[in-house]
Amino acid sequence: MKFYREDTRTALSAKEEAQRLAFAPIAFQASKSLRDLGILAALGNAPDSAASAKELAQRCGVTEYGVAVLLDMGLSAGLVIWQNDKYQLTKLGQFVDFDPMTIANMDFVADICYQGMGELTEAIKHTKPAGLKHLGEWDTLYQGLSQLNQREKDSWFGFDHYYSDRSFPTLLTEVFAQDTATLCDIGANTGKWTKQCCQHNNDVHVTMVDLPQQLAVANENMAQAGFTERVTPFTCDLLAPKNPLPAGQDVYWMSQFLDCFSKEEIVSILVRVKEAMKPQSRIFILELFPDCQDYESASYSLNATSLYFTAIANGNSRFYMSHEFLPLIELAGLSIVKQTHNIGLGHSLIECGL
Ligand SMILES: C[S@@+](CC[C@H](N)C(=O)[O-])C[C@H]1O[C@@H](n2cnc3c(N)ncnc32)[C@H](O)[C@@H]1O
Repeated sequence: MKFYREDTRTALSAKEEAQRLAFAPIAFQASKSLRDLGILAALGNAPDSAASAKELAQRCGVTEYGVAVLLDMGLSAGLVIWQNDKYQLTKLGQFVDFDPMTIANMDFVADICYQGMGELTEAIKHTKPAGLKHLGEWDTLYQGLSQLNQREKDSWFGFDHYYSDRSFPTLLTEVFAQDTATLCDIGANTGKWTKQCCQHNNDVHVTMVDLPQQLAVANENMAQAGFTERVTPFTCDLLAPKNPLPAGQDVYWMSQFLDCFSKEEIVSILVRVKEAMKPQSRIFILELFPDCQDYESASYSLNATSLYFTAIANGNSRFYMSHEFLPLIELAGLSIVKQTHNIGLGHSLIECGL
């Protein structure tokens, strides 16, 4: 891992940073309010990106008190600076306002994680997603995904798809470089990858594996795309160790899927892939490893998202470090054929075989 190897702070900067951590949830909410109330946008549209609280209050329909108290926190968070008695938008403020990655991350944290993270300690103590109750009464989030309210759904899918979508073009080329008549999309979710495969290759037949709630949505999406004839749904709860996978597929595909499981569960799933495959089947695992990132902020985001799995999704999974994850493949009796890192926004593609 190229980050997090040295303690470079002075005592003063460490103490300052500790205060930022102590107030981080407030800085987060202030930033989001400034974005949602249109105050950052109004500031960006003002001449020289500068305006007073009074001017912004008029433009945004918010009280002058509201604008000023939020923007003063914005000064401390670095979203704005204070120049000639006016607030002025910074680059950081611009990214918070309209950078798609920041919006996807912020909405996911606000709508899916924020309340539940208060139960993190409880979740760690009991290896249970103790914060999930704020979204609904399910054992894991995956059982309730299709029942989230619209805003929660938009934020969850917006976050999930933001990262996987950007890797699709490279991945399609890689997978279909060899003849692929049948592909098993394990953890197919809404069927986004399945649809891309059918669009990319006119002959491939895809079997989508997921929980029944997700497959109902995926089936509808396939019908709308006109791919019903070429796609077979295969309902399967892979947490039950006896549930087998469809046999004899050319490709077994698992994208952002194995991070939904504990190490023991991952080995059990991979053993079942091994049992289902034919000797020449290829297995592709698309994952995000915090230790394989080019940018420290990517590792930061992944380590934070791991704790969403802990407190909200299922209580026992995470984005694994590659040195924790890769040995699980060999433990399941499979071999790693090829590793490609830094695809799209930090994905790693692991091709495996017998
Ligand atoms: C993070 S999503 C990944 C979706 C998609 N493959 C992608 O790359 O965007 C994980 C998927 O795994 C499915 N899943 C989670 N637990 C499962 C289980 N026990 N059995 C089958 N599928 C499961 C979820 O329903 C969800 O669709």
